[in-house]
This record gives sequence, C-alpha cells and structure tokens, in this order.
Amino acid sequence: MNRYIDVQGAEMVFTSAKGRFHALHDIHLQIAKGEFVSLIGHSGCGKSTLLNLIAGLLSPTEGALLCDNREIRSPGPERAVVFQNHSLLPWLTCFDNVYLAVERVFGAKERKAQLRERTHAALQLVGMAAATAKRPHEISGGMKQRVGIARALAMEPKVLLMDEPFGALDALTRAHLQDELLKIVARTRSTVVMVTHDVDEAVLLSDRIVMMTNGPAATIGQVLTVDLPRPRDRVALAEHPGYVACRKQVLDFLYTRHGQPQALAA
Ligand SMILES: Nc1ncnc2c1ncn2[C@@H]1O[C@H](COP(=O)(O)OP(=O)(O)OP(=O)(O)O)[C@@H](O)[C@H]1O
Repeated sequence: MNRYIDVQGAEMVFTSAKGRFHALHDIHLQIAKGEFVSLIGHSGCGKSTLLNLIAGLLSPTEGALLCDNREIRSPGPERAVVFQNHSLLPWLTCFDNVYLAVERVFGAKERKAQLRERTHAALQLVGMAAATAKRPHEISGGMKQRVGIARALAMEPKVLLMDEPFGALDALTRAHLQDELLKIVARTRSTVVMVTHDVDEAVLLSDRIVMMTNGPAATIGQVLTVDLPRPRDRVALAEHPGYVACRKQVLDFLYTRHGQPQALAA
C-alpha cells in the first residue's frame, strides 16, 4: 500500500496547569492516496487529537507524521480541515468566505477572474450556487456546513480532514450531506480522514474504519476494511450482508470490547 499519510509511532502528551495527560500512545497508521478513512471511538479517546496532528495543528510529543513523504510540521493548504461548526466568517458572504481561502492558495499565480471561477465551481459542487450573496446567519446549519466543505474543496487539498462534519445537523440533513460527500469524493478522488461518532456514517462512507481504544494513552485497537462496492446507496446497503457485518464489528468493538469509559457512562 502506498503511504500517502504515514503516522509513525505518534505519542501525544498534553502539558497544562493541571499536569500531564497522555492522550495518544503508539499510533501507527498508513493511509493511501484516494482512501476514505474514518476515526471512531468513545468521547475523549483522542480522535480530534489524531486529526489535529495530521492537520499540523498539533505536534506529536514523540514519533513522526508524513504527508506525501514530507514531515508534517504545520498546517498547510494541501491538508484542508472541515470542523463541526463550519467556522465561516460571519461578516462575509458565502462567496467571500470561499474566495478568501481560494485567494490564499492560488492568489499569487492566478488572475481574479480565475479565482472567482474556482469559487463559483466549489459552491456549485456542494449545491450552494444560489446562496453566494448570503451571509452565514441567513442560511441553515446544513447550508453553512456545505459552504465550509466548499471552502475546503476549493483549496484543492491533497487531503480533506473532517472533524465530525455533520455532527451538529439533524438526521435528514446529515444523510443528505453524507450522500453528497460520497458523490463529491468519487468525483474529486480526494483522500479523506474523518472523525465520527456515528457507526452508520463510518460504514457508509469509509474504505477503512480506524477504531480507537479509550484513553488515557488511547491507541488504535482495530482497523476494519469496509469491502462494499461503490457507488454506495444507503437504502440498498441497509440490508446488504456485508454492511450488516461491518456495522456489527464496529458496534462490538465499541460496546462489547471497549465499553464507554466509566466517568462518561455515569
Ligand atoms: N490541549 C489539551 N490539553 C490537555 N488535554 C487535552 C487537550 N486537548 C485534548 N485533551 C485531552 O485529550 C483527550 C482526547 O481529546 P480529543 O478531543 O482528541 O478526544 P475526542 O475523541 O476527539 O473526543 P470527542 O469525541 O468528545 O470530541 C481528552 O481526554 C481531552 O481532555
């Protein structure tokens, strides 16, 4: 397998006024170009920490992380992040929110007309062409999240990093955006790493599901390959024996073998 993203023995120890906290231990993970990988585990196990290490927003205490054979030392436009709460700038229109990111990445070598074209194309890709002139407070949560995804995609990142991108949305909007994401990723062939709590979301979208043990010193407990044909259709899959089997394996890992930590279960 090619090692497009290569996490080599990463450890993460946070040091704060309260003391030291060993969040991640001995994380080894290789992700191939074009792969869709989900990180799943109970709350507080370190999923976001691992994603932030790949984003370059955090540096590991030990070990190394590589993207395309280069060490990840800081955030970079080749690794765009989509957060749970869209993080759009409230005073800018949807268009300008995306344009700002496009300008940062391509502004030095492209004309304004090309930058505008890229911005329009990204908004079109997520079905938001009609809302370009609206500000974030004028659109729904699902629409804001789409603009956040458009902003990330417009940067043409090599890797799309998503931290519970649909976590704050109602079930129907969530299902709709998952379907859209499936289509977009099929078109762009992006490499995606997504944090989720949702077992069905993980099985529907992923090529592999990385299951994390509970912390402290959380590590990768099991990696499941989701060998289901694409394109995937949520209704058809619901009764697919392979889908049911994958779902069962993840549920078994999360609730039988690595139950919710006591402090959270109480
Ligand atoms: N900056 C920090 N300083 C100290 N501890 C931290 C810091 N960031 C995260 N932690 C701790 O590291 C552990 C992992 O946190 P992280 O946010 O990665 O978990 P998570 O699996 O993404 O959780 P959730 O699913 O609830 O979002 C938690 O116990 C958290 O309290």
